[in-house]
Order: sequence, then C-alpha cells, then structure tokens
Amino acid sequence: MTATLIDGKSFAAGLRQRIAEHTAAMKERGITPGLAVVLVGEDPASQVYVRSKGKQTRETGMNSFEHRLPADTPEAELLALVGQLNEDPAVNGILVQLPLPGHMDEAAVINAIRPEKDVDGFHILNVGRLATGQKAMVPCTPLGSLMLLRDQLGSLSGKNALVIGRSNIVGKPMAQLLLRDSATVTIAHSRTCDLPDLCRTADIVIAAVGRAHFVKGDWIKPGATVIDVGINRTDDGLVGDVDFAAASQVAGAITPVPGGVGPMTIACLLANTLTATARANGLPDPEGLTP
Ligand SMILES: Nc1nc2c(c(=O)[nH]1)N[C@@H](CN(C=O)c1ccc(C(=O)N[C@@H](CCC(=O)O)C(=O)O)cc1)CN2
Repeated sequence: MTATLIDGKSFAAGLRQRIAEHTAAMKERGITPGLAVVLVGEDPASQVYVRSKGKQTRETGMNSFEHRLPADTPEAELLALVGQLNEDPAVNGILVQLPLPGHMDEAAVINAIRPEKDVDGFHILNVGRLATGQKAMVPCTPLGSLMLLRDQLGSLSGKNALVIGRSNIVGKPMAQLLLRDSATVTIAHSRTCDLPDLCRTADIVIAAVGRAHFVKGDWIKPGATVIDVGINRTDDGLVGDVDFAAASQVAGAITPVPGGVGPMTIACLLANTLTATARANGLPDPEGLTP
C-alpha cells in the first residue's frame, strides 16, 4: 500500500473529545444539549447505529432520548411524536433513523422536524440554505467527509472533485460543501458516460454509490484523495464502494471501510446537536464544528 490511510476512527474520537469539552462548558452555564433519536422498526443495522448514537451522546455529556416504535406504526403517530419533540425544550436535536418502513413518506416525516432541530440537515429548508450558502444544519456524512478532506489536503480550492452518487443525504450535499470550498465539482451517477476516464481526472473522489467495490484501482489518478462513503455488507464482511486493495496502491490518501467515514457520521451528529443547542440559546457556533 502506498496511500496514506485516513483514519476516521481516530479523527472522530478527537472530535468527540472536543465536543465533550464544549458540552461541559455549556453545562456550566446551565444548558445541557439533548438529542432525540427515533427508530421505527427493527432493521438490524439501524438498531446498531441507534444504539451507538445513544451511547456516544451520553459519553459526551449530552442527554439522549430514544424512541422505538414498531414497524407497523401509522405515519400519523410518528408525526405526532415528532410534533412533541419539536415542542420539548430539553430536545435540541431530532433524528429519525432512515430508512423508514415502506408505508411512510420519508420527506413528509423529515419536513415535520423543526429546521433548527434537524440535526441530520435533511429538512428542505436546510437543504436550500446549504445550497445558497446560508447558515444551515449540514448532513453528517458529508460534513465528516469534508472534515477529513480538509485535514488531509488543507485547501480544496481549485481541486477537481468527483462525487459518485446523487443521493439527497450524501451525494448532493457533499457536492455543495465541496463547491463552498471552491473545488471544481462533478456529480456522476448511473447514466454518466465513461466514468472510469472521468474519474482519472479527479484529484478528489467521493464514492457514494452504494455498490461494493464499484470504483476500481485503475480509475484513480495517481496521488488522488479517495473518500469511500460506501457501507456494503458482503460475504467478505463490510466493504466500501472502492476496491481498497487496488486503489490504495495508486491514491495519495484513502479512507478505509470500516474505520473511515462511518465513525465521522455519528461524531458529526453530536457536533450538529451542539451547534443546534448553541443557536437555540443565542450563543455563537462552537468553533471548528461547522463548515
Ligand atoms: N437519519 C439518518 N439515517 C441514516 C444516516 C444518517 O446520517 N441519518 N446514515 C446512515 C447510517 N448511519 C447513521 O445513521 C451510520 C452508518 C455507519 C456508521 C459507522 O460507524 N460505520 C462503521 C461500521 C459499523 C458497522 O459495522 O456497521 C464504519 O464505517 O467504520 C455510523 C452511522 C443511514 N441512515
């Protein structure tokens, strides 16, 4: 392997430490940040993520409120719970774990969350604010990826960045964040022509396509920085969207899976909860936690 390994696990641990310090300072002023996480159904991966979110929230000194609803919960009941959490002054952040069961309208549920408490940054107002350069809540996985990129590269200005994947929760907000940092951004997707050649022009590759080992080693420009957002469960265990073994021979720096972007997602959720708490109390945004 020639590439530098971007250690998201250790970066996330450092970030959580800083968040714990900010939280302790807030608690001295009588303010305890609170995060409510709602899980509908019993998806095994979601259960693991929700458990980790609760544990890490408590470890940083914040209050954690967990709500578990059965898979056949009517949408109106979930909306009523979101309404209660919106009104609860002890709750600064609300997250509804995705995916939701098929009978629910994800957009309707997300848009029912008060934008100031939308620590996932998925509410349509936060999407619009991010796209227009206004103060927003920023989705956690793209925010974590940006932090890793800045740490690795310093300035992203003028770099050719290729985002592979156009989802609302990763691809599109990632592209917005890269643009904000003055990268030259291309978004690729399933209909993109000649993706391997396009990828070979990229200084930064963000793989968020949701297909195991989709990005091949010979697609990577020598020295490029590769951020692998994929989490694919295969017979060989958890793997990313990038063929890590091959790409790490060519790239300048690369995130592993596991231990790359994944741990940053929850750390950034805590960062967003702290930011939401600061804003709700008329305090400045905590330093280094927002883009
Ligand atoms: N409301 C939301 N739902 C979902 C989000 C989200 O940001 N908000 N993202 C994903 C799942 N997710 C958090 O919810 C998440 C995914 C992965 C990890 C992580 O730490 N991954 C580890 C591996 C863990 C494992 O073994 O599964 C890693 O990559 O090292 C944390 C959070 C979908 N839903």
